[in-house]
Amino acid sequence: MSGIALVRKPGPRIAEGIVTHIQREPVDPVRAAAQHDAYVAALAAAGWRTVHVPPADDLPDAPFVEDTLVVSGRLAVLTRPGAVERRPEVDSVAQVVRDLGMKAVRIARPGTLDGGDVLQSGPTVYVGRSARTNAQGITQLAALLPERTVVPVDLSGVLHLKSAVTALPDGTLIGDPRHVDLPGLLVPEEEAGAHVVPLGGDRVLLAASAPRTAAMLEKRGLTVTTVDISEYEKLEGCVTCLSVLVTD
Ligand SMILES: CN(C)C(=N)NCCC[C@H](N)C(=O)O
Repeated sequence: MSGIALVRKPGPRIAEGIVTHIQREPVDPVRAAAQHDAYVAALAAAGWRTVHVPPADDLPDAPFVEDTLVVSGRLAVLTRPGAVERRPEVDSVAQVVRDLGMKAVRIARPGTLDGGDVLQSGPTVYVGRSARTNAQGITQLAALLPERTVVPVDLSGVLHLKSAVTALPDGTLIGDPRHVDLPGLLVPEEEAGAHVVPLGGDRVLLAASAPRTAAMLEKRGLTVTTVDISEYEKLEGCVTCLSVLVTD
């Protein structure tokens, strides 16, 4: 597996990003920029061609590009983020996916959908029913993906479905049963260990804040790359949020 990784650099207002479930802490924009560079370098080292969505310096949460786009094959579903202030992030992403030759469709009002609520694993697409993603958003996504099985999932105490659970390359779901009730969950050693980006083959990307989960996954035969994303974690972000992977 390889392909394109869409990313967007953080802007000078990153510290003003939305915080919902955790205490606000100061975010250092310079450190955030350096961490973003290292994150992009890790994707590139794993063989992904990184494509930068134009910066959106007035939109603090814009580097969390995952929330604006759901990709299934060559179909790009442009979301309608549940947070009104994040909706202006979508147009610039739309332009990039069109330039890449993808078919772009949009979630329409009154639907809301955040990409962070969409977890794809094989034929199944789990979608979190969150404060950001509503029933109409889920219904619209299911209609756009008739060949997939869309499974709505209830959440508690977290921002997005992928704040609580992601999938390992073999399809095993890794997540926190306190936030999400799914059968057969592999429980990570740290909360941030629930966030895994599959890089292709047996390689995964994990936050540096989950060292014991990294060791656990290495024991299962995975090759783990870790990146420090502390400034994004202060804004309820995780490793998945900072990119959208488009496979060839
Ligand atoms: C899986 N996750 C968590 C995401 N895809 N997005 C995180 C967005 C964080 C941002 N401050 C916000 O509140 O929108």
